[in-house]
Amino acid sequence: MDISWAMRMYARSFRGALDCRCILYLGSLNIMPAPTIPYAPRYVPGPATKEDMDWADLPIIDFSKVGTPEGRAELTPAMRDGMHTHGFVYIINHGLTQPQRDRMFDIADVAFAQVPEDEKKQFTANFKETGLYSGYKLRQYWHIDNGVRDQIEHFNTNRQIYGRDIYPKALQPFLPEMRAFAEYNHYNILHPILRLLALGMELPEEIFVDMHKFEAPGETWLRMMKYYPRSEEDETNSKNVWLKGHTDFGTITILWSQPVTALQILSHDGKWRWIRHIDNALVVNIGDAMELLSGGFYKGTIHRVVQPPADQRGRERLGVFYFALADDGVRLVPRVESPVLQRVGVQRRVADGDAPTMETLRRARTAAYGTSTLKRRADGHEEEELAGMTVKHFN
Ligand SMILES: O=C(O)CCC(=O)C(=O)O
Ligand SMILES: [Fe+2]
Repeated sequence: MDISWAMRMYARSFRGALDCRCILYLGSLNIMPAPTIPYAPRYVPGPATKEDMDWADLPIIDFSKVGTPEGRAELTPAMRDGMHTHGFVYIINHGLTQPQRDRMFDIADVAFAQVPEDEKKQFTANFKETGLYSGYKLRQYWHIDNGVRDQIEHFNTNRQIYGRDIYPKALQPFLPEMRAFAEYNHYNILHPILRLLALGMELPEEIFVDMHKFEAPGETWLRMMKYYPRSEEDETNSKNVWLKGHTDFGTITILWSQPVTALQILSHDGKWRWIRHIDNALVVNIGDAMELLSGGFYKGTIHRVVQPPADQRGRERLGVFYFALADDGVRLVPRVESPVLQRVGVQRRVADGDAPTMETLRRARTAAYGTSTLKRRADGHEEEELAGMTVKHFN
């Protein structure tokens, strides 16, 4: 590992902060001897499934090449075609090692296993009133189907970490590492993805990067998420669906791959296909905001979470995510100056004059998710109107 990015990140993260933070942070990334890093129990998720599943066939993009113009030119077609066709790709060689990735899962588990229930309640997000994803979402907040409610806990926090959000006691020692991790996701993963997506539309390379400033007002966030095993009755009544089929509403979702197989995407032939686990890889997908900005060229694909295969049943499933949104003030209109869009044609879900800003879209979607009244359509999927657009949900 090259120490220079870590130093750069540290300088950005903790400008003027105490030196011990630097030692803790660099130490936790195993790049210098550290006298102490805060203890977190090891989270061991168990092995990947051995079952033969109907896996989605997605491109794997090697980010060891993303740092040079030549490398980006080489990677652009795979990113472009993957996000145009499937809305999902895998990324490998993103620059963090397996132990660094594992440490973030250890920290994520602290948010669930080490925080007492009454403290979780105290830090519960008030989605409906604030339209903000900050704090816990406890189990059974969302309706899935037939009266079955979810068994998922979230802990969400704004990427800035220091500032608005407040944290339960057990998480407080890990804030420097969470901030460093957020910055790594932002500058070393999100921004290069956005560059490849811009190049894929033959747009100026920084056009989407400039809409995703780490310091700008906006709600790009870090999420830790734990799925708990469910009763047989819930499995039957919800037809094994743990999290309803949906599109993400931000621009880009970065999912740190973990071994419990449960995520599926809805393919063009109408079949649900499984996302497979790749050690220390990322699963990256397009959200609605990027679909709008790209005039439908990049697809916000429907995905859901269901009961894992037989050899993984009864296990908890811990996830770590970076959900990127454009900065609050960005109006989500298609970049029609793209020569690619001019060749293939623009698709609009909303007239340009009515296009929401990122802030309007995120507030509407955050407040409504999992609790609003949905209209059931003839083919069985459900719909609602939010921020001037039709939002679909699938079971
Ligand atoms: O848990 C997963 O694998 C996916 C979760 C998801 O789609 C979401 O939180 O938006
Ligand atoms: Fe999602």
